[in-house]
Amino acid sequence: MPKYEIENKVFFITGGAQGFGKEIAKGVLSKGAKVFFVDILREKGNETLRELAHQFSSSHVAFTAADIVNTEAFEYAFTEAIRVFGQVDVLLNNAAIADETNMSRMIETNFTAVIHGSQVASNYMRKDKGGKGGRIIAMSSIAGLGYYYQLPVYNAAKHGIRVYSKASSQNPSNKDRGLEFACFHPDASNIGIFPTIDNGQRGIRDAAEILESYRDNFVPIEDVVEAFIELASLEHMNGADLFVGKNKRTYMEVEGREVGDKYPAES
Ligand SMILES: NC(=O)c1ccc[n+]([C@@H]2O[C@H](COP(=O)([O-])OP(=O)(O)OC[C@H]3O[C@@H](n4cnc5c(N)ncnc54)[C@H](O)[C@@H]3O)[C@@H](O)[C@H]2O)c1
Ligand SMILES: CCCCC/C=C\C=C\[C@H](O)C/C=C\C/C=C\CCCC(=O)O
Repeated sequence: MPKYEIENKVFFITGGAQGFGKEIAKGVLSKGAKVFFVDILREKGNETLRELAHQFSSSHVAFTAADIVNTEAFEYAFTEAIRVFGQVDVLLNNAAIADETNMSRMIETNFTAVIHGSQVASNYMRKDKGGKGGRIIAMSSIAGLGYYYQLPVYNAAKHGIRVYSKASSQNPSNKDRGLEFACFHPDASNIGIFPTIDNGQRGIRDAAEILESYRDNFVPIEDVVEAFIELASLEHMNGADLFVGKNKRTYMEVEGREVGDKYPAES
């Protein structure tokens, strides 16, 4: 099957200093792509930059510290990526936090900044304005597909970016602009924000029990990276929602289901 060749493509990854962002950066670098990443953590970002430059090539990776919630800082970083590598082909909106005690910051980071980042990338990538077209991938989660009372704001933000991505994929103007949108939904892994959350902190209910239930069920990190590369390499990824869990990888279609005119529904 024909593929979108990621070798020599430029990936712009938010939250790339650690966690999935860093692992995905390594994955695409190993396929010959170039990576420009941003992170709010300057020191960690510089450390990761040194590591990736050493492991791959200093001409293939660049970093700038930026808070993606700051719209000017995001746009500056994006234009830096274009200055350094000549273009951006794929945006991965990966940065996120999990803190139910700080609703505003979580919505700004996990939802508003993802939409803003997508709009900035669209403006620079769109073919009708001199760009070369491009791909915009939202890092969602299993929490972008189902319902989790334990973390309702995080849950809502992840659904929100899935819906934004899907709606954008259906905008006929984006076809002419050469823009494709997709959403990526990993289950919990033993990395990043998931394993570090203790019960009673960050307002996440029943965290200890959830962590225990995942002990043998984490999706391996390499499976997540591999699934991401599959998504990014699809000949046409527009509108895709890819879920990856332990021993499972499947495209999803989320649709409203009518349950009749009685509530609660009669089964
Ligand atoms: N870890 C999991 O099990 C899991 C499962 C499904 C989805 N996800 C998603 O994967 C993505 C990465 O999360 P992770 O688990 O690797 O966590 P992580 O904390 O290791 O990585 C997130 C990175 O984003 C950065 N970041 C946070 N706010 C930022 C901001 N305002 N500006 C710039 N950078 C910012 C952080 O500094 C951090 O380096 C998130 O979107 C998360 O929701 C994680
Ligand atoms: C440990 C408590 C949940 C911490 C959530 C923090 C980060 C979330 C990362 C993933 O995006 C979400 C992964 C899984 C969904 C969260 C909870 C699942 C509850 C499953 C259950 O009910 O057993």
